[in-house]
Amino acid sequence: MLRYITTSLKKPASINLNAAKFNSLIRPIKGPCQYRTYATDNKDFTIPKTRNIGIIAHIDAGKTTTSERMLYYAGVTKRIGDIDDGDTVMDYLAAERERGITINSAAITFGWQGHRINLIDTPGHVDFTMEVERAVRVLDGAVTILDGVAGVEAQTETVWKQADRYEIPRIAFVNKLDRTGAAFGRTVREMWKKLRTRPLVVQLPVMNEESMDERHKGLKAVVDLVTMEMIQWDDVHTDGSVLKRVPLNDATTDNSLLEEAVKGRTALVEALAEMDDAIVEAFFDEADGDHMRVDAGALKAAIRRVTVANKAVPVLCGAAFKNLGVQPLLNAIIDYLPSPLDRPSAMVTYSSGKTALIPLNDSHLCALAFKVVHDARRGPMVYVKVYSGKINTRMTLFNTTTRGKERVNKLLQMYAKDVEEIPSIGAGNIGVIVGLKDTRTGDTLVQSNDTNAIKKGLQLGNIDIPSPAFFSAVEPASVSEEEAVTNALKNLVREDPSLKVWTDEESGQLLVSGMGELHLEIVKDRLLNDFKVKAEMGKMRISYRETCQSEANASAVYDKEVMGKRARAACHVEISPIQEDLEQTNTKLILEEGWIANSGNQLAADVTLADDLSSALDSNNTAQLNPEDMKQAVQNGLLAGLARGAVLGFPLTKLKVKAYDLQTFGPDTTLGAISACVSNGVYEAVQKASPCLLEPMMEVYTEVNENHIGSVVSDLSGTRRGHVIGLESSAIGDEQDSDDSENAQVYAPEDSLLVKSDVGGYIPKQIIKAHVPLSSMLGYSSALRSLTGGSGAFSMRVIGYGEMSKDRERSVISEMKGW
Ligand SMILES: Nc1nc2c(ncn2[C@@H]2O[C@H](COP(=O)(O)OP(=O)(O)OP(=O)(O)O)[C@@H](O)[C@H]2O)c(=O)[nH]1
Repeated sequence: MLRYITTSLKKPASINLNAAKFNSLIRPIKGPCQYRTYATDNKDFTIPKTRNIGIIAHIDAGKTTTSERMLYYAGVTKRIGDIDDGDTVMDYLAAERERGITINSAAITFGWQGHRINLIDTPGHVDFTMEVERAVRVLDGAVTILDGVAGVEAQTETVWKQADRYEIPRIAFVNKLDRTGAAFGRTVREMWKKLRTRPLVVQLPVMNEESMDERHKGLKAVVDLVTMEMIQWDDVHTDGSVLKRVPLNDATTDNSLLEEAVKGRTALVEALAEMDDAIVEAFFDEADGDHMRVDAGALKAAIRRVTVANKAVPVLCGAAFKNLGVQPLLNAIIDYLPSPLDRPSAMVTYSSGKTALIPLNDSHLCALAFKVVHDARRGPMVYVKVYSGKINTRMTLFNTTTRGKERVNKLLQMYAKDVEEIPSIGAGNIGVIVGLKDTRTGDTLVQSNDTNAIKKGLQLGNIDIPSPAFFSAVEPASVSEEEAVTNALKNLVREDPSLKVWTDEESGQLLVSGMGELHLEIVKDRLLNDFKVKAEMGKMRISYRETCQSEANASAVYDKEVMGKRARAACHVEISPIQEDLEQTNTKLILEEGWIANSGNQLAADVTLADDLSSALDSNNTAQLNPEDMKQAVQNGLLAGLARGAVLGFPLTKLKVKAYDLQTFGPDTTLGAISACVSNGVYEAVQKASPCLLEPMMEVYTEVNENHIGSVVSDLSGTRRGHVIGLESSAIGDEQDSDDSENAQVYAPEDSLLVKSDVGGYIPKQIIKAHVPLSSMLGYSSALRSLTGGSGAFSMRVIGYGEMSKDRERSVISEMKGW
C-alpha cells in the first residue's frame, strides 16, 4: 500500500533510520543517508548532481538483488529485501513478488554522496522488452549486470542493443562471483566479443582459494585498480555495510594478486591513454612514465570522459547477494555515469517530419510520459522525464500525442512504496504527475500556452511497439461485470501500450493481445488481483498478421448520418507491399519525408485538399478544421484501417499506405468523418490487393552440449519448419586469442589466477541460432528437455512475420473460423 508524505523536507515516519549511526557504519565511504526532497531545484541537488540510471540485464542476473542493496546502503530501507522471500521494495506488484521477477520497472529516488540518483529497475524477461525500451530512452546512463557464471546471455545482448540505440553510457557489474563456475575474466572477454564493446577493467575480484562455509565461498574482496587498494567487507556486519580500503603493498599483498593488479592498472592506463589525451599528459608529465604513479583522480576523470563519450565501459565486480561490491558500484555511478547536462540535447520531431534539438536550458516545457501506473487510490500516476522547462503543480499541460489538454493535480517523487509531494519537476529530472486523465505511456507533454509547439505538433519520437504474438479472450463473469472489466483493461493498456484490447466484430468477444504467454498471464493476474474484477481468460492463441501481395488503390466516400447530423468526406488510398526479409525487419528504417513507421507499415497522410472540388463545394471549409488536426485524423484513419485485415481480421503489416486527395464538404466534414473515410478506403484497397496471412517468426537461440547438436538441429529444421542460421560456441571468450590483434587491446585477468578452486564448474555449450514459426515453438521446452536430457536451454523473441504455405494458411483459417 502506498503511503503519502505531505511534509516534503521531513524524514518520513517509515524510514526511521538513525543517520548518524548509519554514516558511522559505512565509513570510510561518505554516505548521505538523509531522506529529503531530491526532485526540486534544491541547491544541493542541481542537475550536475543528478543521475538518471537504469539497471539492465538478462533475467535473473541479479538486478533486483543489487538494487535492493543500493537502497539499503543509501538509507532508504531498514532491511535488505530478499527476492527469494518475496519482500523486495523494487518488485512491489503482487505478481512480481510471487514470481520473483521484475515486471513493471519501478522508478525510485535516493541520495548517494550528495547526489540524487533516480534508479529505474527493468525486467529481464523477453516478454517485457517494451518496458525496458521505455525505460532505456529516458536514462542518462545504465548499469549492466552480468551473471559471472552464465556470462553474456541472450537477453543481455538484446538490452545492450537497446542501450546502443539510445547511445546510453554504461558501466558493467559482473555479479554472482560467489558461485561455482563464476569467471570474471571470461565474462569481460565475452563483453568484448559478443557485445562488441570496449570493457575497461577497473576492479579485480579476489577469491578465496578454498571454499569454506557458504558466506566465504568464492569472492572475498575486490581490488580497486584506480586507487590500488583492496576493498574488504567486515565479517561481523553480514549486511556488508562496513568496509575498509587497504592499500596494496609488497609486504602484505599476496604476490600473484599484486602482480595481476599491476598488470591490470598498467592495462587501464594504456587503454585510457589511447582514448584520452589528458591521461597521456598525466602519464608523461606528472607520473614520469610510471603506470602506478598516475594520479587516481586523473584516472577517474578520464574514465568518466571515455564512458560518457561511449568509448568504453568500466567493469566492476561483486556478489550482490552476499552483500559484496555494491557500495563501490554506487560510487562508480556517481563517478563515471553522466548527469543530464553531459547528455546530448533531446531530439524532437514535428508533424511536418522535421526534427530539432531541445537543449536542457530551453525554458519551454518538453516532457515525456514514459510510464503510467494505475494506483487504486490515486488513479493513474504518470511517470515523466522533463527534457526542458519545468512542470509545476496545477499547471495545464497539452498532450501533443492525444492533442488534448490535461491538468496537473499533484507532483510526486517516488521512493518505491513511499511517495513525497513536491512542488515542481525541473529539466533533467524524473517524477510522477497525478491528475492526468488521458495521457498514456509514450506521450509528449508541453505547456498549454506553448502555441508554437502545439501548432507544429512537437513530439519526442515515439517508440515503435512490436506486434503482440499472442491473444486471448476475456470473458466477464456477468453482464454487470462488463464495465469494470473494460475499464480495468483500458487502464492496463494506458500503462502498457504493448497490450492491445479490441472486440471481435463477429463473435462480440473482448480480446486482449500481448508479447508472450507470461505477458498475458500477468494481465490475468492483475485483472483478478489488482483490479479485482471477475473474469475468465480463454485459451491463449497465436496472433497472426495479414498483408497484401499486390498493389491497389481505392477511392472512398463517406456519407452517413451520425446522431442526426450528416458526416461526409472523401479520399483516395493507395497500398503496396513492402518486400523485406526477416533479418531486415529490425534494421533502422530510413523513411522518405512525410512518411511515418508503425507496426511494420509505412504511412503517409497527405492533407493537401483535393483542390477545386473541396473549394467549389465550400470555400470556408478549411477555416473550420486545423490542418494539424486533419492530418492527425487521416493518420488515425490509416491506423484504424490497418488494424483489421480482410482475411481473418488480424492487423496488417509490411504495407506502404498513402491517403491523398482529401475532399471536405464544409461543416459536414468532421475529424471523425475524415478518419472513418480513410479507414474504409484502406479496407477497400486491401481487399483488391491479394490479402494473405503471415505468421510470427521467432529468432531462437538454443544452447546445448556438443553431443546433442545433431538431434536438436534436425528437430528445429525438420519437425518445426525452421531455418538454422548459425552455430557458435558459448566459450567464445574462454581462451586469449593471441592472433586477434584487437583482442590484445582488451585486458581481462586470467581466471585461473583468481579462481583457484571453482573454475571447473563451467562447461562451454554450443549455441544454435534459428528462425522458426512461433506455432511450431509451442511446447518446445519439454521437447528440448527430452532431446538433451534436461541440459539444453533456449530463448526466443519475435523477429518478424513470415509467409506461410497456402495449405497452412487454409488450415489456420478453418481452425480460426471454427471457434
Ligand atoms: N549466489 C548468488 N545469487 C544471486 C546473486 N545475486 C542474485 N542472486 C540470486 O539470483 C536470483 C535472481 O536475482 P534477481 O535479483 O531477482 O534477478 P533479476 O535480474 O532482478 O531478475 P528479473 O527481475 O526477473 O529480471 C535470485 O534467486 C537471487 O537470490 C549473487 O550475487 N550471488
